[in-house]
Amino acid sequence: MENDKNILEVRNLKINFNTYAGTVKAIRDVSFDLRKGETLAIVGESGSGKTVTTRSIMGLNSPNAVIDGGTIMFKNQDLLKKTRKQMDEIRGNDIAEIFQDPMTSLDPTMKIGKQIAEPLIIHKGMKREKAYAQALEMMKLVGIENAEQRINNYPHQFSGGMRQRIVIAIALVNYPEILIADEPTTALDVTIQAQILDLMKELQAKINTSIIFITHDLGVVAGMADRVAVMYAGKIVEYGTVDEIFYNPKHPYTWGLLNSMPTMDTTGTELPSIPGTPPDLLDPPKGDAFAARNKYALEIDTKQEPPFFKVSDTHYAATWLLDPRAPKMTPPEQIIERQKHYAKLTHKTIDQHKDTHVEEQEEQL
Ligand SMILES: Nc1ncnc2c1ncn2[C@@H]1O[C@H](COP(=O)(O)OP(=O)(O)OP(=O)(O)O)[C@@H](O)[C@H]1O
Repeated sequence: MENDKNILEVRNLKINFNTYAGTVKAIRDVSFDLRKGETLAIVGESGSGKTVTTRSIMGLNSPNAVIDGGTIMFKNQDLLKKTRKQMDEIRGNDIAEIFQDPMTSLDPTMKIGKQIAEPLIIHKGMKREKAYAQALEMMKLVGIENAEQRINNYPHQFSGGMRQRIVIAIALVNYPEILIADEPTTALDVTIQAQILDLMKELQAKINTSIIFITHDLGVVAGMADRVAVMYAGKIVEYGTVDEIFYNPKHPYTWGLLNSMPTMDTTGTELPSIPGTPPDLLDPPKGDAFAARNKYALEIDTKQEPPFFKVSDTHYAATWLLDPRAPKMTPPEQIIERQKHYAKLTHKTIDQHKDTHVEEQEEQL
């Protein structure tokens, strides 16, 4: 590992899909780190590559996926070089996941006690009795009342929120080092959603798991994430701490996304969407893939891909607008308005909003 604070290092990841129409370039040179104990949110429109990125980490991409390059380092080993059997082991022990719909991860024909105890028996070689005792503890930890009786119930005997608690119990029973949560609360109503998120945070603090959190919900990002990576058309276009992304976003795509993302308390209201559609990944455009939808686009955007420009030690954005020779640009009015809203969500003041120094770059405009 390049840095011992990291639990995972993704470098130059490229994933293609072979289809009848041609090669879909779904992940186009993605690099990021996951630090020990942190929550990293990956945000982006549908099709931007969030799920393919996390599926690659789990070794669970579809059979038509082709690794076109890169490494995914975990404990000094490249996960992309592991066999299917080795990945099964890693998924059982070190990297767990929770999905949007708990019913897809639960076996409807198996008592929940068995479903929670099984990873301990299979992956840790634990004796049945001990595994069931630990399963019971886990049920109590995730807040299932009358756990002693309910251990013998089937999934359909629980509400949606309770089922998601069971999924969390299964995912965390082996104390994984990484938890991948792909829209884990989207299917739940707002009150239950908040309870599950609180539970995840509480358990994260106890177990010290690192979380990769995929969500469309800005309220969730504000409440859960330490850092945020913004994806567009198979690339990360901006990343920074949650405050940097909310209070000082630099990429016009991040502006559009922030403006169009629902928050927990805007449910039901009309949100502006980003005009246009993402590019065809069978034939991604030259230059900045967002240029065609970007009203702030410069001429160079259609010709040359922007490098990452440094905004702070923790904040980078790949937009030519940050080149010192680019015209000065202030974010649109709505983004400034939204900053006040985030302040409410994150219970912070907005004095962090200050213009940051942009480092000199070599590239010519
Ligand atoms: N098996 C596949 N075959 C062909 N293309 C695929 C396959 N799986 C994913 N893709 C393509 O890869 C790109 C990235 O998809 P991905 O599911 O990662 O997006 P996402 O950001 O997770 O979207 P969403 O928010 O809708 O889940 C999309 O263009 C998608 O159509």
